[in-house]
Amino acid sequence: MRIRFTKMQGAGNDFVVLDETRAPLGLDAAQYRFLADRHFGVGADQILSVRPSPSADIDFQYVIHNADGGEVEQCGNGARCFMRFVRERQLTAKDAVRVQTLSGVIEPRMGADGRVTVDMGAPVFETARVPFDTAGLDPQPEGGWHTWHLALDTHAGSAIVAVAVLSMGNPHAVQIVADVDTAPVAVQGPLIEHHPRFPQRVNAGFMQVVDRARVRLRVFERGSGETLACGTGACAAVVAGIRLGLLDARVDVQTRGGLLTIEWAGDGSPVLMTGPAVTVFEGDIEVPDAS
Ligand SMILES: N[C@H](CCC[C@H](N)C(=O)O)C(=O)O
Repeated sequence: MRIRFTKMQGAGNDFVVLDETRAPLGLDAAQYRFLADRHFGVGADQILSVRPSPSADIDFQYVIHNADGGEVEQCGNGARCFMRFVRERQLTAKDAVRVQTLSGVIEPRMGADGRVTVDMGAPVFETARVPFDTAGLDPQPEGGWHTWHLALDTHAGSAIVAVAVLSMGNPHAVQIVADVDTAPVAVQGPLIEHHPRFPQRVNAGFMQVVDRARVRLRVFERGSGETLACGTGACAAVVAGIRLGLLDARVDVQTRGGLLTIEWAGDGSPVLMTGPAVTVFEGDIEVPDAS
């Protein structure tokens, strides 16, 4: 099957975007993996599908698949690219749209400076106690939520890392590090992603606090590995930092792929994420038939 796609990126997190507003493509996990493959396909961290609205008060449906072919609940950098895509292809004339995702409705808005701001909804904190695999390290309740201690069996021996666990629709485990450039992302990232504490797996964030309004962040993403930026990861990291009393309500997040700005006014408030969204190229590709 030959399909048309648009290659986009938001702070270096890159996407294949598919316009399914006129007809569904009906791709399966293997075909999503093919599109994401950087050698045999187009290459992307995620595949974003733009689909018709499910209801009158919603403009579009937004479906996200990781490079491993698995469907996930949310993608922040993708939401900004979604907004640029529907405007550039004249699928809407609005400056802001309401978009249905697996984890609820988000609202991307085109900014005058070409950046896009997305209301990502309110964070959800893990409060349910779960059995620990590390004897004696109970959850450390901090302000009504939990920093969890995970035992990681690295090749250099066992390490215990403290992670803040929260959801932006998709799951995140954020730890604070002294220097993101030397953080053990490649070693600890996959161990945290697949840790038994997270039956749905998890995105592993590594945050360096520069000051109360600036952090540096690397994220080893569930289903895609380390990306140059993770929008929901930036939201989760800033929310964790604010809850830990380390950050103010508006924070610049420096990622390896670019700058994101995250704002959160506290419990019950939505998280606002602002950043770039760029169309790189369009193309056609022959996708192997569904297996
Ligand atoms: N890997 C994520 C999905 C993509 C999130 C990220 N690309 C973003 O910008 O939020 C997950 O499995 O939950």
